[in-house]
Amino acid sequence: MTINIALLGFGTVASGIPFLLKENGEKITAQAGTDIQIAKFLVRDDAEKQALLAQGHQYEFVTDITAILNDDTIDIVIELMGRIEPAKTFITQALQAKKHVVTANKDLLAVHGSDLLKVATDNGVVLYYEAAVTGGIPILRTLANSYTADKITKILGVVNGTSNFMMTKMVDEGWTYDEALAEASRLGYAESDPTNDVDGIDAAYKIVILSQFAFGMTIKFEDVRHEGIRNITPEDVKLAQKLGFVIKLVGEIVERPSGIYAEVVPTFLPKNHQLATVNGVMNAVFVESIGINEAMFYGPGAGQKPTATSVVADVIELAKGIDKGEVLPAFNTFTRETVYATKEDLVDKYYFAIETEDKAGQLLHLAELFHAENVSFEQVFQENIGDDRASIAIISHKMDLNQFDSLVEKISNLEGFTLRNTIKVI
Ligand SMILES: NC(=O)C1=CN([C@@H]2O[C@H](COP(=O)(O)OP(=O)(O)OC[C@H]3O[C@@H](n4cnc5c(N)ncnc54)[C@H](OP(=O)(O)O)[C@@H]3O)[C@@H](O)[C@H]2O)C=CC1
Ligand SMILES: N[C@@H](CC=O)C(=O)O
Ligand code: NA
Repeated sequence: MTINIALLGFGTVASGIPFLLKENGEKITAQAGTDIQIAKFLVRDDAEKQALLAQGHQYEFVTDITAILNDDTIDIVIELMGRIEPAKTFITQALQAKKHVVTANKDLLAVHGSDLLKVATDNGVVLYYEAAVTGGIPILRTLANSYTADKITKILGVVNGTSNFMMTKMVDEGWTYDEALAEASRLGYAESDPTNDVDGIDAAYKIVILSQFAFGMTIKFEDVRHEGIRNITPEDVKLAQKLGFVIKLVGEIVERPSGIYAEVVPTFLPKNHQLATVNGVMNAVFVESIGINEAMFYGPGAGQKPTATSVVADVIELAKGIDKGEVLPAFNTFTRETVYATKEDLVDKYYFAIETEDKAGQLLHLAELFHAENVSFEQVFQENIGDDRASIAIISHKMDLNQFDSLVEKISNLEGFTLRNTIKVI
């Protein structure tokens, strides 16, 4: 038997799939129990089709999705165009045409995943998307299959390859922001709209999907507080180093007694934290649970071959079942009611970067504000930065989100003081 697949889009990830099917064909066929063959490739237009043919690609390129939807020999559709439309329409149509679908499209899954999964169920087919979260790290299937006996309490993740690559190059090698972003795009790590990478949006999409697999709850994308790497200044990086931390863009999902909370924010990680050593395009998902306790899953978060490998692994899972005529299992079966945590239940330490006049009593003003909120200092660092100005960095002890909001407001309104930045501390 041969399983025919159709690919939508011929970009970075999609063009890695023929490589794997060829280089690792023997193992793939043995694992799937059947040959897997690319029957059709959807490309944008005739010009792209002619260009690909001229480059020597010998596939049947089509420019109209109906050529794939109406082809009864195609069992699996792989969507690798990205973004919401027309991907959403094409996936819906493929599922309605009783074709299984594999995608790496976190934007779409984070916002419309529930609707698409319902279309799949209604049509007796499945939708798999291991590549959507941390490209090459096999995290979703691990959470769905190997954590069934465990209760996860927290996930911390460096889940965007582009921003982590950029931060590493800027901090360790002194590259500019623009140089680092251009290289991340050239290497195929960045999204077609890299705003999603640098503003924490791509990471927030992944956090939504991780919340479903790890906690059985669907946090709405709008409810994931997210901030990117643009507001991290060289001063913050320097101060972090002085105080014993490194800064990374970290996604966090926690379950507290009152419910669940998720955010993606620049974070101070102690230098000896496992996530602190995750550099470049590497990603990691750190899972805390009552059974396994602590486990970290580490690997390339982006890039052609790592991501294509996750896509093909999904295809093999599907092909195995199709070949045996089995009903294929849903990708994730863990669901429960989504309940959000209250602010009182969200307790963290924070870094406050403050500028003020370098004169007696200034630190006392700050100490009074913190004391009024019943929050104490863990570390304080002060230095003269010229022109009679002082830079003060405070690492606080733990406070809840209400106390944090109140302190931010009070420091911002304190005459003669500028609150330059606040960053969560793990
Ligand atoms: N790159 C990576 O490392 C990773 C990517 N992903 C996800 O994988 C997906 C693909 O990413 P990637 O390969 O990097 O993206 P690319 O932008 O490199 O590839 C997408 C391709 O799809 C084409 N395309 C877009 N719309 C259409 C259309 N209507 N008809 C036909 N072709 C179309 C694009 O053409 P054109 O160039 O003309 O727009 C482009 O060639 C995205 O969802 C991304 O988020 C997930 C994990 C890692
Ligand atoms: N643009 C994304 C690609 C993988 O999801 C990233 O950089 O992580
Ligand atoms: Na993955």
